[in-house]
Amino acid sequence: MTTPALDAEHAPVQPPAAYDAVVLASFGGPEGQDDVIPFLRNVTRGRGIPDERLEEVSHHYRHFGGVSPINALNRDLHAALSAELAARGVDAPLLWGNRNWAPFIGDVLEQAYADGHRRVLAVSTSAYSSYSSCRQYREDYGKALLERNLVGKLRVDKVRQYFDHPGFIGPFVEGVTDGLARVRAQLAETGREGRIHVLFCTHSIPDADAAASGPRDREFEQGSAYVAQHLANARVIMDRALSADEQDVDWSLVYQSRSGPPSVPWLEPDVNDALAELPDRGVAGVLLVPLGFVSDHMEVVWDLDTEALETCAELGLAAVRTPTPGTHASFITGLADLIAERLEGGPRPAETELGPWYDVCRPGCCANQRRAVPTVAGSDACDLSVNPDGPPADAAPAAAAGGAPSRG
Ligand SMILES: CC1=C(CCC(=O)O)c2cc3nc(cc4[nH]c(cc5[nH]c(cc1n2)c(C)c5CCC(=O)O)c(CCC(=O)O)c4C)C(CCC(=O)O)=C3C
Ligand SMILES: [Fe+2]
Repeated sequence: MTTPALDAEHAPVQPPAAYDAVVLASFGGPEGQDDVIPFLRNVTRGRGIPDERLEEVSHHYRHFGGVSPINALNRDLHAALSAELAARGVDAPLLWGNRNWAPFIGDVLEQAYADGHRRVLAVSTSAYSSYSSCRQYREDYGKALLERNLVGKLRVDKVRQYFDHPGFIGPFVEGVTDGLARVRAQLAETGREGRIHVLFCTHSIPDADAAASGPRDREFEQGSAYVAQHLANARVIMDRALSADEQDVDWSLVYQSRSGPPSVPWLEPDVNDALAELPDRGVAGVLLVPLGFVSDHMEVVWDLDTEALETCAELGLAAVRTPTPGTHASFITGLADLIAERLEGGPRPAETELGPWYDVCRPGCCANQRRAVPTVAGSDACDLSVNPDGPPADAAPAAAAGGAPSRG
């Protein structure tokens, strides 16, 4: 498919601009038992999932008193990044808004406009390319502009997906280096011998979303930008973390936290299934590396620290879960650099051959499998900066056909 000619504002690399506010955008999470069902209603909005079914997927939130760790983590991230931007003399305030819980993106953008802001740069807590980690954010910015009558009044652009930015990769290199030493120490203490396996863990997504991830006009390993980005990162991290004499370490990419009906295929293998295979292959110790995640939210503290570490214990494997970037100085500096890149121009570092990723998403990138929904920061017909009224009635992104699970 050929890409239509685009003006500079819709080219893959956007010219620097005088953004007058930056918004840190995240998923959001419940802050008490009473929030849990309303939060899950927001996450699954438009799909008509009954509350009884939502109650079934709420057990991990219930277990932690209905409080997700994610909002506190984002408050810490917001404070650290605000301080870094202030230290660099960036005037634009750093705001914080979520897709699924207060403070909601729409309220934050409406308030930003009321406060006189006209050009906003969004940076999300999702590093990779997929519907859930990129386009769904862009749809929610678009929805906010449409619902609050801000189309054409408030401009929202986004920071490029930063999976291979040195600021994001650095903490993982450090985590794997330290983690290997810790697993070796555990093995020595307990007198166990065997190989070590590094499991790079990320969120599973439906196969159809994986295939639709990234731009339509490029080919990717395993037919998926999402998968290719994780594999490329894992290779860089292993390359840096492993010394030449460590011949007893292997690695693989595994998935976690799948949901939805079993009839819909999602990326596999699941981390727990992958673990079960390891003892027979002579593995005695594992590192669980939360490569797909920015902070220790529910996917990390429940699916890895609770479930996967329990699986390791049952299998008699020595195990260490390595840190997420969180508020690591390297990550904070990296995010500030990504913002500075859009304010002032300058270098666009990337540690894999896949990047640096696009400032403006290519046509059909990470398509919504159900229908074309208005977005921002893209170059499809349904982008509000391309067509300010939303998608033309006959416009559907290239990959929007084919009926995957409904979503709203
Ligand atoms: C790729 C990806 C990321 C990583 C990128 C990123 O970080 O954004 C991510 C992050 C997160 N996912 C989160 C929570 C949930 N994800 C769900 C459901 C889903 N996620 C999906 C994908 C992803 N999700 C998908 C394809 C679905 C099914 C369809 C749908 O429902 O859209 C559901 C619904 C219930 C269920 O099905 O279990 C919940 C509650 C939280 C908050 C955690 C906390 O509270 O600490 C976070 C950070
Ligand atoms: Fe999720």
